[in-house]
Amino acid sequence: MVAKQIRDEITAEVLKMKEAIGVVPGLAVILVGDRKDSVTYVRNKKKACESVGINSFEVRLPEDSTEQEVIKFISKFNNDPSVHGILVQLPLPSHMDEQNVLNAVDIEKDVDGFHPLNIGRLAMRGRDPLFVPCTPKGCIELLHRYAVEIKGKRAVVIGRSNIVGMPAALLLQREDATVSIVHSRTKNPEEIIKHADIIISAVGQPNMVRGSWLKPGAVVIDVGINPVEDANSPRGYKLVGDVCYEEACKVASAVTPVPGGVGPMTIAMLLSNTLSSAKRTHNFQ
Ligand SMILES: Nc1nc2c(c(=O)[nH]1)N[C@@H](CN(C=O)c1ccc(C(=O)N[C@@H](CCC(=O)O)C(=O)O)cc1)CN2
Repeated sequence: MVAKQIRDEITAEVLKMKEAIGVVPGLAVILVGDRKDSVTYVRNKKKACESVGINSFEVRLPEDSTEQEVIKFISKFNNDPSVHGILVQLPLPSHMDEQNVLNAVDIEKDVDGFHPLNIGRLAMRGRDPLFVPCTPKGCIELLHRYAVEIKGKRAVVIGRSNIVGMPAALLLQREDATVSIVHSRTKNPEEIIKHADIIISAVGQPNMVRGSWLKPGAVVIDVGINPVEDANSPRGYKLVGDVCYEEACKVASAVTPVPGGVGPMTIAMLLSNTLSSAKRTHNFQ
């Protein structure tokens, strides 16, 4: 599994850094409220940090916290030299302005890549962001690791969120794909999707993308993490993607599974961004 391979590479790099200069990368995670999915993801991130030797610092705040209370902890981590990456688990409670909170993260520690300056640099030709958002970065890394040609290909991104669809489209364009973004206001999206060589779906609609929509041989990356009722599962639900996996496997040349596909890559990229931040801070190659 590519995510495991990347975690093994990071483990070796973290050890090398610790032995060479005595520095261990540190990741600070702020969780506001107690959404079950967010608690799971933060737990997965903490376990992943421990598995590769990265220090993790966690702050849990109640749902009714104020923006200023969250920003106070962000500022604390901004000024903590043992912290190289900071993330605020999304979504935040609806009474908060997410971007206002995210803007408080020092761009040098913005390992989620959500800071406007990082997104702006991602969008600009000739400029490079300090960090790329983890899920889109994981999608592109999967394409690279499986030697999928991107240059000159027709790519379709389904969904236009700030944290996945929009940066994914920018990354594909930076690799010279011809990119279309389909979204909730696109009429007959299947008429666009059927021409795609590469599809990244991040729309949050279970089993929306049918096998009949796909061009034979297309590569499909399914970002969707959609809980659907399942009496046979201990949790009472199971996770499915945006893509009809069984149908897609009959048409596409590759389809990422849910769970076990993009999710673990998201976390692997977070670890990678945190390590890169520590390396840059300490001028360590
Ligand atoms: N600050 C951030 N918040 C959120 C992000 C993000 O990148 N930064 N992305 C998503 C959630 N996400 C990371 O936080 C995330 C989602 C899923 C997984 C994952 O490992 N999924 C597993 C299944 C997990 C389960 O059993 O429920 C899989 O797909 O195999 C990791 C991270 C929104 N918030």
